[in-house]
Amino acid sequence: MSLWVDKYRPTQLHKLDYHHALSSQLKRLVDSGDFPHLLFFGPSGAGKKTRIMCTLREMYGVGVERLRIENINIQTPSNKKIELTTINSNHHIEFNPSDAGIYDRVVVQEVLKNIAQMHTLDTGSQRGFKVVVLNEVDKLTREAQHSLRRTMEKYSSNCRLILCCNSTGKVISPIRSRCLGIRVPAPSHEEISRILHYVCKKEGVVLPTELSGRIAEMSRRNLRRALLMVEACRVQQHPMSPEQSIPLPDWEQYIKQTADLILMEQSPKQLLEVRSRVYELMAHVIPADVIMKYLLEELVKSCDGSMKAEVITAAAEFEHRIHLGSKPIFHIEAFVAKFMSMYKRFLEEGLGNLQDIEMDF
Ligand SMILES: Nc1ncnc2c1ncn2[C@@H]1O[C@H](COP(=O)(O)OP(=O)(O)OP(=O)(O)O)[C@@H](O)[C@H]1O
Repeated sequence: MSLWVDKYRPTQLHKLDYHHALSSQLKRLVDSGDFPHLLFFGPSGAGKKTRIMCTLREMYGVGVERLRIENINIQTPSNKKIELTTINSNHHIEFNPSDAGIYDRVVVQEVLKNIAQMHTLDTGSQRGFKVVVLNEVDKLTREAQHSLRRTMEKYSSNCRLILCCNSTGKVISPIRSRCLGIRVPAPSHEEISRILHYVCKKEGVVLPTELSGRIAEMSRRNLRRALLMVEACRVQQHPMSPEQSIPLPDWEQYIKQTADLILMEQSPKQLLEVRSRVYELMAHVIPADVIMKYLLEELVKSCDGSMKAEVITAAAEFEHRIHLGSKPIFHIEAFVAKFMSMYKRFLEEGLGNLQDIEMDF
């Protein structure tokens, strides 16, 4: 039994429920027989991956849906062995080069070279090129991005890249200028609601309009999140009611509780406790920037105007360091320590002011 997010993921361009103009644009691109390198960008859960797979399906037919997982072993110049997981069909290969951490450059170079030189990948198809889908290109180091740019030029005769990322801000301009940018905006609340109703109807369950509206709102316009939420609501209560509570994912509740701990006590002991919780989250593959974002959102709720600005500036600084360094936990912890000291000062000043007022009386 699969989750609704997987079960109802459209597989063909004409079946995509929103951004119809974008779907027809992609169809025209495929019909033209050839296409440039593509760069899909947009917020999480907007449907980038779904559109990429639909485009491949349009190009190669159902063959692209027969996927297999493969592990590739790569040796770095310093003789370190790296294992990388790829998802392949007979027509394309997909992987996430930033999984290799600081060795992402080697991975990009080696894997693309092997693919471009391999002539068996695309036997049944009439197309003269192979497609490589690279995820999270915005998380690649600068070196890896420059290497990617060179590889793009070198193998452009027999290899097309489809790059996917959340924001192009962290993608170097030589890559951006060599790709056709395809922006996939987040679906609107109405579009999300409509899809939720469609899925529930298919499942034979009644979804109250008020509940679908609340889920769309709480999903932050992330369709995956919305579909997971509606399925969680269905499991929690059947039939669903308009006023039922919407369960948050476990990891989100865990971050919320971590923020509560930070606000409750600011001490080295508490910092140690927070560290082990952040480790726990990372062990469950919650990305460091997501932990930072959600933690920040919870923490600023308890800050006043001027402190809010200070905390957000500090968070931006530490988030930037996460991308520069190789151990995100250090920077998350450093941010928590900084927040604790700011918050303690804020509480003490508040207490001081209160005492002054009492003295005046
Ligand atoms: N046009 C659509 N109609 C209905 N459901 C869709 C559509 N596009 C996407 N979905 C659903 O939304 C979910 C999220 O989409 P997808 O994985 O493509 O997002 P994404 O933008 O690649 O997200 P991320 O950046 O987080 O990987 C999918 O699992 C799918 O079920």
